[in-house]
This record gives sequence, structure tokens and C-alpha cells, in this order.
Amino acid sequence: MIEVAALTKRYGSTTAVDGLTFAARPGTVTGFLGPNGAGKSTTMRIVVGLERPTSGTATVDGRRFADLPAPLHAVGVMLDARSVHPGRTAYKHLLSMARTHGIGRARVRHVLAQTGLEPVANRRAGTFSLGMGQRLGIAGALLGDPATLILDEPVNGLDPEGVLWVRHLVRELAAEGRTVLLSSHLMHELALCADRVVIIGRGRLLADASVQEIVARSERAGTVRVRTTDPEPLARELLAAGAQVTPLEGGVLQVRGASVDDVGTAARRCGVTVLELGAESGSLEEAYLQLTGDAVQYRAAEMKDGAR
Ligand SMILES: Nc1ncnc2c1ncn2[C@@H]1O[C@H](COP(=O)(O)OP(=O)(O)OP(=O)(O)O)[C@@H](O)[C@H]1O
Repeated sequence: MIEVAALTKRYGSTTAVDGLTFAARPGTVTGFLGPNGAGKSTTMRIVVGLERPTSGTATVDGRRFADLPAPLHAVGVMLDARSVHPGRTAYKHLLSMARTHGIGRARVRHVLAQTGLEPVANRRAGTFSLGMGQRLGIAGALLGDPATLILDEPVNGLDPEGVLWVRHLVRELAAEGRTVLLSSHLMHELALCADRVVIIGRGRLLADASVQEIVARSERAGTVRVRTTDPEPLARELLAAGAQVTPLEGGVLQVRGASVDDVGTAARRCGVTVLELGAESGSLEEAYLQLTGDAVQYRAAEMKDGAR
């Protein structure tokens, strides 16, 4: 379990993390999202003891990383898959990690098989593709059979088969009762593999909820989309019935406060031909963009000011 409480990190005049509080729980895949520069990496680096917080705490299983008796067994980390010595083979890289933590060769072979790297185990990491490097990073994170995993952009550079593999892997790890915290900019993928999502902007918490709850917050969620040959009379009919109607391009109306049945019946009442009709569910990406809009604009404005 990862617990971040009132965490703040300042670099000179930059506040990278600003009073952040959230938890990633066992048996759950927690997605960690935010625009570039939101403070995700800084938070993850603090959790794994690579940075010291200015104030607040970050713990794994109730202890600060530095106080964990066997860190590699408690928390597996992949923050930068490129941080592998290019001249070392995948096997040697993992073996050297294993040796410093009293882990045997059998476990090294196990994680090589688990990550699909067995056929290239004796190839030097420097010759690896981005996707193979990612798999090696994940293998390193799994090496200590940890109860908690922190993976920064694990699907970055993977082909579709690799993306699917990571999705199944993280679901499996959570099903085994492990805590998984992963960051990704691929919203569609996160919606498929995360249970909960923590969204930050400018170092502050913007949302901490289940994927379903966050998707339900998107403006499109709960609306009805209808495309007709003649939207105006239908819009009038729906407004008169108390619905909110937003006309979109191509004869489409977005309707809030009415069901699909209500809209279909209203169309029949005013003699309009319906070409398309359906309930909208929104998406994690839309909800994310709406939630982080201000944070991104603030950054863009900041950068413009800085450039002057
Ligand atoms: N070592 C450092 N010294 C000074 N400023 C830093 C340092 N590390 C991070 N920052 C600043 O802190 C802020 C948060 O950066 P961080 O890398 O944590 O964001 P991020 O959410 O991981 O972004 P990205 O999605 O681009 O990786 C940024 O403004 C960044 O420039």
C-alpha cells in the first residue's frame, strides 16, 4: 500500500508537488495521471526514496522507503526503463540486481520468462528495442516478488501485443492482492486496466476516484445524442419538455435531462426522422481533459510569460 500525505516538494521557486494526499491500495490498479510537469515523477521518486520531500510523507506499507528492511521485496519500481547498462545482457543485468538482494538465479529466469525476454536473455540491453527495454524494466520491478509495484509509463513503446500483455500483467498482479501504481498518458489503455485514477495538476490533487466515477463526470456522460434530418423542431419539443439541448454539427443534438425513449418519442411527436439515436457514456480522456484544462492552460501561460 502506498500512502502519500500532505506531500510537498519545492525546487527553488518551483512547487513540483503541492500538499498532495492519496493512497494506492492492495488488490487495485491505480492510474496516476496529470499533464506534463504536473508532479507525477517527483511524487513517484519521493515514494521510492530518490528525492526527499520538502514536507509531508510518502510511505509504502506504512514505512518510508529508506526504512524498509528489504526494499526490492516491498516495492518493485520501473521509473526509467533506459537506466540499464547498455553493455550488459538482460540476464546479467537482472542477475546483478538479484545478487545484491539475495535473490537466486531461478527467480531471474522466472521473471525473464514472465516478461517474454527468455529468447533475448543473452543479448546486450543496448541492442534492445524500446519495447524490449520496457519489458526488461518491468522484469527488474518484478524481481523481488514485491507486494507493491510502481510503473512509470509501462506501455511506452510497446507494440499492440505488448500493450495487451502489460494490461493482463497488471490486472493479474492486482488480482494477487498487490498494489499497482502506474502512470500513463494513454487514457484509453488506463481506462481498460485501472480500477482507480488519481489525477494531479500543478502538483495538486484534481481527482481520486474509480474510473467509472471519473468517466461519469465528463460532460458527455448521461446525455443522449440524436441525429435527425430536421433538428430545430425536435430541439423546440425537447426544450418544452424541460430537457437541455445543445445543437452540434451535422444535424446532431446533445440532450441532457431526457432518456433515449423520451427523445425518440419526442421525435415522433414532431414528425422528425431520426437517423441516429443513443445514450452517451463519455470517456476517461474527456473527463481528464476537462479536469486538467486549467492546469494545462496555467502551464502554457507560464511558459509564454517565461519566454518573454
Ligand atoms: N530536479 C528538479 N529541479 C528543478 N525542477 C524540477 C526538478 N524535477 C522536476 N522539476 C519541476 O517540477 C515540476 C514537476 O515535474 P515532474 O517531472 O514531477 O512532472 P511529471 O508530472 O512527471 O511530468 P511528465 O509527464 O512530463 O513526466 C516541473 O515543473 C519540473 O520542471
